[in-house]
Amino acid sequence: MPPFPCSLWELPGLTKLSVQAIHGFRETEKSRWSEASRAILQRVQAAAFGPGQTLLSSVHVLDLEARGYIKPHVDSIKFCGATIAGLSLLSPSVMRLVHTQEPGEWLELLLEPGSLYILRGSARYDFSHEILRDEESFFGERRIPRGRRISVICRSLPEGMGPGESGQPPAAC
Ligand SMILES: O=C(O)CCC(=O)C(=O)O
Ligand SMILES: [Fe+2]
Repeated sequence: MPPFPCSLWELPGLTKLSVQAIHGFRETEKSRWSEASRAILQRVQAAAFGPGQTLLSSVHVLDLEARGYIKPHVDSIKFCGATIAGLSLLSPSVMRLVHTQEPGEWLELLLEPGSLYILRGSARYDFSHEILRDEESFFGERRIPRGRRISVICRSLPEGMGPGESGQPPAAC
């Protein structure tokens, strides 16, 4: 499947863009968490981000229905820095990464509930990422039936943007 050359949030209006790239979902940006959730987020952040990296002030929570899916895209560098870390909950799913210049170069990740993926370096910038729809949800030969999936996504600030400028990021990055 050729990569869909969509770059999220390149156009004004997050909702329109999300509608283009993500199907069957609702989402929110969350900055206040319970103590138990904060402890989990701290583990995610310690695993995924370096000490010099500043995170977006709020965390993106995406609730994808069983029939929902995410088309291939590269998160816009305007709104998202060098690292994207996503915790997957509820249903397993398959994330496919495809090189934007060499579509023959691709890999798939099985995102089990409770797993964390980290996109940085080439995976962040040179590969699109997508979440396969139920009909296409295979990991190798293995069928991965899709149910409702919730992801909790932490992102670093775009390069050159100070923390003071992170107060109004788009609802997602
Ligand atoms: O749900 C995920 O893990 C990925 C979401 C995503 O790619 C995005 O919001 O840009
Ligand atoms: Fe993304």
